Amino acid sequence: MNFNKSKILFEEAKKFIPGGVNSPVRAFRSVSVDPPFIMKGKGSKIYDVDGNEYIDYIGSWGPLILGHAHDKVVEALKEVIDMGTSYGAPTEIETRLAKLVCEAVPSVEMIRMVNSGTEATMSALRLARGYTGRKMIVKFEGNYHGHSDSLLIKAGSGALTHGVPDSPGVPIEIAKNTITAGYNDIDGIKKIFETYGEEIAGVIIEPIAGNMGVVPATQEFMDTLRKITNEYGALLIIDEVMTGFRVSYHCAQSLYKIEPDITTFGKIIGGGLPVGAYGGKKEIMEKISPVGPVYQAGTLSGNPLAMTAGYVTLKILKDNPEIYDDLEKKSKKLSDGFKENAEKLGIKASFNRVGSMLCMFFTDKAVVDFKSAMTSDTNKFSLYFEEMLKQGIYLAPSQFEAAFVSAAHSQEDIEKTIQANYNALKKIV
Ligand SMILES: NCC(=O)CCC(=O)O
Repeated sequence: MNFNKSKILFEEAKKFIPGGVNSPVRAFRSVSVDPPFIMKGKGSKIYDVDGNEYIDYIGSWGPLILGHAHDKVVEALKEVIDMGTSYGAPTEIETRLAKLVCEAVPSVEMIRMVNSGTEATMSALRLARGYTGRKMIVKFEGNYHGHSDSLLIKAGSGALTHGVPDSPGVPIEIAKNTITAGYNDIDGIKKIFETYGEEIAGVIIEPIAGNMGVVPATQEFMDTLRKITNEYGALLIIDEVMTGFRVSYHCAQSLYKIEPDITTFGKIIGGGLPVGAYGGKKEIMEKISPVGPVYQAGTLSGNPLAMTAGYVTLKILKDNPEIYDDLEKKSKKLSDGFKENAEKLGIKASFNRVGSMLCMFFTDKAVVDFKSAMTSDTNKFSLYFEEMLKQGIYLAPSQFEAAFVSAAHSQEDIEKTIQANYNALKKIV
């Protein structure tokens, strides 16, 4: 496998773009190879400029549940693009997508479209603060909700991989309004509410954390959050940017049978185009401008391209519920295959998976929170990642991310990946 053309493009990119990438998670900083430059994707595969083919488990960091360049999504986009890309005025497709999301997720009666997950969570916090008239926000250690000031505190994903979970540039005056609690720590959250309960506007959580590897919240923890926020008049914000329409058509909240006050979305609801959204009960959502006083706006919000890609994607998922059964089967086979390989080779490893989100940690501890996620041997992960890449398996270059299986992955892809995993693990024992 050679990366000659990618290398030239990367050197050129670094002259004009910090680190040569437009998001830090794309830099292969914790590993010794440089990132391949991608030219195209189709189905489960992506192809780089040197002609290398990869079975892709990043899926653009989650949106591509149907795989790359799905025929129906591409066809619909071609149709709308001829009519213009954005008008900054209402269109019918915005309502059609909004209605589809509201019908799938009962806690969401109204929804506002924005352009990214970061924008969705940032706006959800403003709404929670505007609605309650309070300042404090609670987030959980190792959870990542995008890069707005209030949420870039003890954050996961690239912030963790690159060693800046508390980024310089976030003013202390803002950071002090964010309380960080332990994920799955019931006593911890109770103590926080005992001390600050009357000042807390909202609690935001990734119900199945996907930014410290994959770590699901326990049912008891989610039940506690719902109960305690109700008790103190704080809002519960479930961040489904990653889990929304990924772990179920009715999102992670349906698995926990919990109705949050606000839900944030992104990724899948944009079908591979830039999107975010936040929604909830009508009474709360009508606090947003122009109905209410909480301001939030956006030049390209609800643009016809993103709305169309999102609508077609959700409609396919809705009309073909067997997709989720198939994702479950393929993902289980993959995770079980990895587990079997590790056992055969005597590698200490721990596995977490919810539906088509999965993660292998290089530790023998059960990973249930940030602290246990940190016991994973990241040097081992880096070696593993490189060995997988060399065999044409494209994973996130960090231990603290999820792998995503898509509807486009074939049985053959899964089998090849299990074999590649065996070869890679064998090299690093
Ligand atoms: N876990 C990382 C993401 O979901 C976002 C990707 C990015 O930051 O570019």
